[in-house]
This record gives sequence, C-alpha cells and structure tokens, in this order.
Amino acid sequence: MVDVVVARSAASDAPVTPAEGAPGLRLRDVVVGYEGASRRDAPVRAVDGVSLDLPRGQVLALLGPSGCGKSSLLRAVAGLERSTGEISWGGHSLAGLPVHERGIGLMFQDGQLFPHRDVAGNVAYGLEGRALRGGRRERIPAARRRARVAELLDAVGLAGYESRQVSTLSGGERQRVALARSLAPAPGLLLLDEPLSALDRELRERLAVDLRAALLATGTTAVFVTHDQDEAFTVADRVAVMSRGRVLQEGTPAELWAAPADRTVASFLGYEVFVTVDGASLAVPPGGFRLLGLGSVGQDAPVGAERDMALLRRGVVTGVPFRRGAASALVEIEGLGTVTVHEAATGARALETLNVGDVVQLRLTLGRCAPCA
Ligand SMILES: Nc1ncnc2c1ncn2[C@@H]1O[C@H](COP(=O)(O)OP(=O)(O)OP(=O)(O)O)[C@@H](O)[C@H]1O
Repeated sequence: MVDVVVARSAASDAPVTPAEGAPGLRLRDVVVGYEGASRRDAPVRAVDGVSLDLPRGQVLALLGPSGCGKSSLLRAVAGLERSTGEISWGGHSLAGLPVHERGIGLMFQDGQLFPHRDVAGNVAYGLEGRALRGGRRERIPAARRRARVAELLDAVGLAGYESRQVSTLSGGERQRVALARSLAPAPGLLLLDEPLSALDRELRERLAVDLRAALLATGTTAVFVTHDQDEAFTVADRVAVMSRGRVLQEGTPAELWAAPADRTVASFLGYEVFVTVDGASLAVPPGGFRLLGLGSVGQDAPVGAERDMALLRRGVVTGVPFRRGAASALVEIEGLGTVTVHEAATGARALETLNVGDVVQLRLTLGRCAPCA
C-alpha cells in the first residue's frame, strides 16, 4: 500500500516535457542527524555529507542496504526531516520551506489509499485544491479533473478503472492507483520510498517497468529509494549507491556496472566474487564462469595455454536451481566464494545433469568481468 502527500499548489498545468537545461535537484553536503533513542545512545549521523545533482526529467535511484540513510535523505528533500547543507530544486533553495509548499509529491510504501473513495476519487485527490494559473489560484474544473484522472489511469495501465472500489483491487492495482494519485498534480519532483517492496517478486518486476514508463510519459523528475539493484537499474536513469550515510558512487546503470568504484559497490550491484588475473583485480558477475566439465583442473580441460590455466577454477556444486526454464549451478570455489554458472562450454555436460557435491571445472569469461580495485 502506498501513501501520498502532494503539494496541492503544484496542481498546475505543468508542461510534461521539462524545459531544456532547467536546473533540477541539487544537494550539497547534506547531513541528517538523529538524537540517540535514549541518553546512553550516541547520536546517529544517518546522512553524512551527501552531494548529488539530478537533471530535470530524470529518475535517480538511491540504492543501498538497510539503514544506510536512503529514507532519511529522501525525507530531508521532502522537508520531513531537519538537515544541514544545501537542498535546491529548480534553482531555488528549499531551506525553511514547509512540506506542502515544496511542490513535491511523495509516495511511501506503507501508506493507504482512501478506502471510502473509488479509484477516480483517489487519483483526483491532489487535484481538488486550487491550482496556480497565471499567478492566481483557481479551482480545476470538474471536466478537466476527469480528463486528467483518465489520462493518469491510462499511463499506469488502469484505463477504465475510474468507478472501481479500492477494496476490490489487487495489491498491484492499488500500487498503480497510488502512483497515478501521486502523478496527478504533475509534481515537479516525485519522491518514492520503496514503492514496490510490499509486492511479490514477479509483480515487482513488472511494475518496475511500468513505473519507469509512467515517469517517462509524464516527464516527472523522481528520486526512488530501493535496496534492490534490479529495480534500481530498471527504473532509474542514474543510481547513487549509498553506504553508512554516504554516496559511494553515482552514475548511469551502465557506468556503474562497467566500472564499480570498489568492492562494496560491486557487491551491492550484484557482482559475486573477485579474482586476480595477470595482476588485475576483477569483479565477476553471475554467469562470469562457464562449466568446462567434471573433475579437477587440468584433468580433462580442453585447454593448454598458460593464460587459460589462469582462468580456470575448480569448485564444488552446492545447488542446481531451475528457474524460468533454465538450470543454473551454484558452485563454491575455495578461497573465492559461491558463483552462479549459467552456461556450459560446447561439449561439456548440461548444467541440469549436475548433482550437489560434484567437483567441477569452470572457466572465467574475461569479457564479463569488470576491473575493480
Ligand atoms: N527517527 C529516528 N531516530 C533515530 N534514528 C533514526 C531515525 N530514523 C532513522 N534512524 C537511523 O538512521 C539510520 C538511517 O536510517 P534510514 O531509515 O534513513 O535508512 P534506510 O537506508 O532508508 O533503511 P531501510 O532500507 O531499512 O529503510 C539508521 O541507523 C536508523 O536506525
């Protein structure tokens, strides 16, 4: 379920395409601290000097483990948490502005739709105040509200759902209504805190794609909190990987994946193990090793060159999960850790014929690895 708070003053006829070059969200050295829970507890520095820039029209994911400060940073941008440093949006400082005057939409994981309103009533909620038009506040005419609701329901894949009672909707449909509700007033900036985490995996994957489509279609600038790297990479244009209140690395998904700044970032992005080949330290993703065959290295491996030997590893099969129509093998390599093998080399036995406890030979595919100190 999702809660939404929308600054009603933002319910204007905002253009869907943001102005080229218009300043977006700018954070400089933002710090959020909390008192300790009791006198004996030390104060917490939840956000410890974060600086970020998000151009208008783009989506930024704050990605990191539980407790790294993602929500605190989001709440500081919204004005729900006191902070120091600079937070500006559209070239204007938000310092001292109350939440409802920031023109920011918020969507949380743990909120609720209004149960006494139908779908249209929920989506129209943020449109019922007075919109700013030509410097004057005016009520939005009912016909325009209806058209906007229909447009938003279409954007989230719920066209025609206007009169459905929210109690009759599935979890995924509720999330979509909540998203439509948060997008309806065309907030310049939308902040989403784990909006999909309450859903099961398959639905989350589908909704992540739809969420991105809806944000793009409405030209919304958004900051999106998640601890799921797949979700971050699906929804966001840029990803900031956080740990202990700090941003370790920020960039496009492709930039991060190609060159993770360090092992902490690489592990968080999904790289499984780290190897050294020819003196270079490499991060190995799932599928970075291929199965060569059973037995120990050198026994029946179709290799001879010394360089190839450096790419070989021996391991023990710890699982053979079958997912989405294909088998993969989990292999524990002594001194490295567990790797996921998706492919077998030509002529090697099929992954699904492996058994837990088999000793296997693997070969590293260098092209899949990323340099990582
Ligand atoms: N109101 C509060 N009072 C004291 N400490 C807090 C408060 N809110 C958060 N914290 C602490 O600040 C740190 C960051 O919390 P925050 O909720 O921002 O992390 P998060 O990355 O969003 O975590 P999660 O993914 O679990 O939601 C944590 O150590 C947390 O215990």
